[in-house]
Amino acid sequence: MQASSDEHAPYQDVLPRSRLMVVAAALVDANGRVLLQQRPEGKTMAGLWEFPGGKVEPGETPEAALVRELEEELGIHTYESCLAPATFASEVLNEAELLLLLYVCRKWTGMPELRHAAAMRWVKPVEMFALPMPPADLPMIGVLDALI
Ligand SMILES: Nc1nc2c([nH]c(=O)n2[C@H]2C[C@H](O)[C@@H](COP(=O)(O)OP(=O)(O)OP(=O)(O)O)O2)c(=O)[nH]1
Repeated sequence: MQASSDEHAPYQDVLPRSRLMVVAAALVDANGRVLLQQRPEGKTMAGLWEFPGGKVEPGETPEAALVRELEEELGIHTYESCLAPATFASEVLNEAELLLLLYVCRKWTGMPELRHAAAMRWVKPVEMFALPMPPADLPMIGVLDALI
């Protein structure tokens, strides 16, 4: 059957204007707990708990961006080879479509310190279901629970 010319019309208004690629890490400690940070006042989604990470800059690979973000945000060092791809999520935000890539990381040097976030805590993945987190993160919790 021939597709009509306006076949995709209902989707036009949800097409993203631009794509925002964000990388984040589930840093896992020896007890199977994962580090979450709380977004500070003045930022979008303030007060929500998220995985450390941030935007991939132009020309950067996702892994290089995540190594950089972990240094900047927490003062810890890891290697690209210590980042295991875990899962991803996408979410249409106001201005763009967010593509969030989550990696599991079990090896790093240094003690995570609070630099930009309002607070941090170590939690088991199942405990995340009770925490306010960005909408994109919610489908990733179950995957993380199965992986750790
Ligand atoms: N780091 C991180 N960002 C997340 C998660 N979930 C989620 O929706 N995001 C969103 C929030 C931001 O819009 C974007 C990350 O941007 P960013 O960390 O580099 O910059 P930002 O906090 O200043 O973000 P923004 O206020 O400019 O929107 O991804 C998550 O688990 N970790």
